[in-house]
Amino acid sequence: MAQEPVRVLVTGAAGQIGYALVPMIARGVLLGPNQPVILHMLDIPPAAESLNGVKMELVDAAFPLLKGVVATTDVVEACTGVNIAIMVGGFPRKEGMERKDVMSKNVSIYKAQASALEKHAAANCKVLVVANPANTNALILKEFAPSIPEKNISCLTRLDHNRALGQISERLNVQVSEVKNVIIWGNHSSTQYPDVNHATVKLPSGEEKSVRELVADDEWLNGEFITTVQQRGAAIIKARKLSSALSAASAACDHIRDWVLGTPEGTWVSMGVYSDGSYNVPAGLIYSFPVTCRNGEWSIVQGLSVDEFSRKKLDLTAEELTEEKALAYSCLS
Ligand SMILES: NC(=O)c1ccc[n+]([C@@H]2O[C@H](COP(=O)([O-])OP(=O)(O)OC[C@H]3O[C@@H](n4cnc5c(N)ncnc54)[C@H](O)[C@@H]3O)[C@@H](O)[C@H]2O)c1
Ligand SMILES: O=C(O)C[C@H](O)C(=O)O
Repeated sequence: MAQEPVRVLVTGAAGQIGYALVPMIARGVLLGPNQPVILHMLDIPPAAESLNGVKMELVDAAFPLLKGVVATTDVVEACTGVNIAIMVGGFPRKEGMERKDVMSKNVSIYKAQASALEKHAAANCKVLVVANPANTNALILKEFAPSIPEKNISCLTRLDHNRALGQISERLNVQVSEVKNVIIWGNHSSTQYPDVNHATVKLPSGEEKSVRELVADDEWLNGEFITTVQQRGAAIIKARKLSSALSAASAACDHIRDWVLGTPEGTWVSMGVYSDGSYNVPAGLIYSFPVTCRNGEWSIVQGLSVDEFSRKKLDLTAEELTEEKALAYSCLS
């Protein structure tokens, strides 16, 4: 029997991530090659003409899985009946800015869109916030949409996770698909902690070896590797004069696909999710943890060892998120 289409909202769909993301969704990268989709695309009135252009291109691309397109500047129409909401709409930072510099503009958008989602999305809608400051926007969305279960609200740190995999793969000259179980802890910002202490590489013999053992250079792993991943967003902005788009869109698809369809056996991924106090991270922050997903639900991987070096880094990024939360509320008052 033909599957019912899933309605997927992309906000900020006329922007550069949106332009990379909507064809991926329509091609089945998000939910698999057999799942039809209906795209809901939202942007603001000044971008209406450009949004309509994206809709025209989607029609012209004749994607077999795409069963309909709603392109609108009306937030209620955009949110109505959606099963998945990918929140990209907002203002990106420019060269020289920290992500929290875009705080005041973006958190007010997330407060307003929280109520539209709460009232009009399908029951059990899964929400992924991409727009920066991603963790804090997701927290504001959660707090102003109290009837959406907290387990349904997440933010994107999969891009950082993929960046960490990419750096290890380049350093060891191995396929990126053979590297797994890095962790991004904390904020999608320059305080995030990319942790390789539990990461492994599958060798051609089939044996799995630890990344630390294979790299055999703790100075690099505890120094340049971490700062390269932390600063990768800024490096892309410097090179492109625009923030990352194709890698962000691809990571958003990875995040939702694994959440809905499940993570492979023995593999975890990083997701920004509501902290329950695991690993002594303050409860009530949206914090990036290692998670596995099964039956459409994520759970935090428990029991991993955290050494003293890592502990300090987990705490530092939690402190920044606590400050961001206070700043966000001051912007909204
Ligand atoms: N979490 C991550 O890993 C990650 C990675 C890359 C970019 N980002 C963030 O994603 C966001 C989008 O980046 P981009 O490069 O696509 O930016 P962009 O400026 O190209 O596009 C943003 C779009 O959002 C629209 N918009 C603004 N206010 C809106 C509102 N209230 N409702 C709906 N749409 C609205 C704009 O008109 C624009 O079309 C930025 O905040 C950026 O910093 C996050
Ligand atoms: O760094 C940015 O501002 C954009 C994005 O968050 C990224 O990590 O590429």
